[in-house]
Amino acid sequence: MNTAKPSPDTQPHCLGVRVKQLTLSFSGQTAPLFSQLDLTLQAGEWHCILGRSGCGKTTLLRLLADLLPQDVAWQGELFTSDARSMSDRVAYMAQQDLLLPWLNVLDNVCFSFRLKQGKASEAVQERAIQLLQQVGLGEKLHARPSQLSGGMRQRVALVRTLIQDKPLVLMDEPFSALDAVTRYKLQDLAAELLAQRTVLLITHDPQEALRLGHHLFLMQGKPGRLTRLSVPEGTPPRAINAELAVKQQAIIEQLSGLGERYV
Ligand SMILES: Nc1ncnc2c1ncn2[C@@H]1O[C@H](COP(=O)(O)OP(=O)(O)OP(=O)(O)O)[C@@H](O)[C@H]1O
Repeated sequence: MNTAKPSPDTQPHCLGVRVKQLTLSFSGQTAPLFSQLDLTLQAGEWHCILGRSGCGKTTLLRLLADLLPQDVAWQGELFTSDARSMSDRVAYMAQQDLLLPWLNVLDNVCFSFRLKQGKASEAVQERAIQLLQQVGLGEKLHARPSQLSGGMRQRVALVRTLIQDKPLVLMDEPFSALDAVTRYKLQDLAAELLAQRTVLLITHDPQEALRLGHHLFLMQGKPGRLTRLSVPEGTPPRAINAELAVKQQAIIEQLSGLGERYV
């Protein structure tokens, strides 16, 4: 990874990231998925990307998480605001929950600490239990993933991401398996717990992006390009009001190819 001149961060947890002139192709494919793509993630703010299935959202996230397969060829530059490597400063929540079937819920949440330090400290375990209670899983600490519903598993994966306390958080459809009420509550919780973190969130839900994003982008086309969309007034997590509903409708029309122009 290339790094650039540092620009001062105001918060200890803040990390700005810039992707510059990214060109990326999977092996065997003639047309690149991205060509000369630029994206700036502002330190301590939430960025949401919407886009039709297959346009490249997950691939961009995996690039930032350094999780792309070997056969992907890419060129371009990644800059961090403090000129240090992103390594060990990224929490990544994949589309699949990736829970380990032989570990219970609590141990799954604490797994990264066990990997690094041999075991999770009491403070980490207490924090894990507190977070699991906050997402409504206080009764499931010792359940195995196979005993959970899809939405419960997704909440465990969310807690596992939150507890890592990283400055850059990458989340790929983190609330997609949740019912509407739980989704709304967990959007609020994530916004509270990840305030001052730099977040890149992929979602198919325009309402979610409009509630949570300080910055909102639409990915479309091949090669994929990012178009900035306007966000509603106010600080995330925003309430669902008339302005948000109008923007939501406009995004849906744009995604379905009907919209003339995003307002
Ligand atoms: N390992 C791979 N090898 C070849 N092509 C791939 C690979 N991974 C992804 N692709 C292709 O790259 C394109 C973008 O995939 P990606 O998963 O980034 O899309 P996405 O926008 O996240 O989609 P979704 O919203 O359905 O999750 C798709 O056409 C996909 O088939």
